[in-house]
Amino acid sequence: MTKPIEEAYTLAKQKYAAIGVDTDAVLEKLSQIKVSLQCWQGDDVLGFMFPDQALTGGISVSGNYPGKATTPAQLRADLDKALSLIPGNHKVNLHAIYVDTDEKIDLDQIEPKHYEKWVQWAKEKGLGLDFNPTCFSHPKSTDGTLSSNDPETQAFWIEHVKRSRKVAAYFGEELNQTCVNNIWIPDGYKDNPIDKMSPRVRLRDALDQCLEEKFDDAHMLDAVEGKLFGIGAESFTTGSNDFYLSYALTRDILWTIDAGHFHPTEDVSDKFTAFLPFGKGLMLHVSRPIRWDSDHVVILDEATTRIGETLVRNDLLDKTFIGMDFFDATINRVAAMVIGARSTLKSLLLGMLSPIETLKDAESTGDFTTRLAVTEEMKSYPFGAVWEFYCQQQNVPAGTEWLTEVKDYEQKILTERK
Ligand SMILES: C[C@H](O)[C@H](O)[C@@H](O)C(=O)CO
Ligand SMILES: [Mn+2]
Repeated sequence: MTKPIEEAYTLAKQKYAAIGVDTDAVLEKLSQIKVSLQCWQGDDVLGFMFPDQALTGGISVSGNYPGKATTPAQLRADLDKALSLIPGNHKVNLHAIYVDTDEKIDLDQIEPKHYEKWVQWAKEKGLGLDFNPTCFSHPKSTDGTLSSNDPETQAFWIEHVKRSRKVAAYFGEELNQTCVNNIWIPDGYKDNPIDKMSPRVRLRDALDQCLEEKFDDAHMLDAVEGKLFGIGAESFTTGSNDFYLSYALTRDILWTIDAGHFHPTEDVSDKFTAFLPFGKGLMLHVSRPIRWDSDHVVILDEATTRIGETLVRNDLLDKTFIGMDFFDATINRVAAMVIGARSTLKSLLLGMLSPIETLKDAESTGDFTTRLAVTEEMKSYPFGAVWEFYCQQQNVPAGTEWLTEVKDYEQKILTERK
């Protein structure tokens, strides 16, 4: 523990204590929160099943920064590096295409054994795992997946999702914590469809088939992720946000809110308390949409801050799984993970460092002057001193020193890769 950081924390602690915030308790609470680090930031969403297949599904990665992972071992090494620079104990989010096997298999053949090495690694590192069926970047995904009107294509994807759920349940059982199996499909139309009902009915029925097998909630929870539009599906997205909101509510499963999947002027954090009085829980994909679902690396901007604050102020952390979803290949990919995760955690810390009860009291008694004045003053409270202390407490670099470690890793490891 360096002395200046400790001293700054002592002063910050006193300042927060004066307004009723116990910073030690806050840091204890923050240390219990897991953020799920999306493995696909490490290799531009290519995976190891069909790495030569172009990225499809209306998502896109820009940039060609050297050093992307091309094997599971490389990706795990990159994740290890990133996780060593992020305070706390977290999860890693895998897509089905990230198999670690020598077998040549297709997506309708995946089994837990194809991911055994990931589980072994997660056990060694004390990590949790989340999972996602991969319903894109595949020859059978060009004309729809679960909502396809071709029975053979639809059956292929139903089988894939069913098997994904088994893999997720295996993760949860082995790691003794819930694995979220998040279903996202790219199905939709570029131009205005005439029949908007049939694809959605087919999707509903396909999902119902996928979800037939029951698993222990303690090991696996299903989540469905909607979207406003994708490239090539600008006019109609079968799995829209409203569709999945309804599906999640009626099937008692999680609804995934991706911060990039709404109209840019919408405040996604406002959706949490609209859903949770009724719904089982939320999965979040914290992301940074720039004008569209651009999947920029998360930073501590107003939208991210609102996400953290809303979760904390409304006591939603027990019902919310926090994941990230961005993929930027214009910068060092390990750094991207670290920046996104640290910023997400900072948003939660900011939320916890406010005098929530005082603010709620002011609000309930109609004292909106106090509410506004205090929330504005909080912005210049010494949050950075608390964050740095937390980093030191968790044995990770406090400030930009983490970047030196990433640069060193880049020089020694990443630049050596083809
Ligand atoms: C790779 C992810 O599954 C994907 O980004 C999905 O979650 C999504 O957000 C699609 O826009
Ligand atoms: Mn997403």
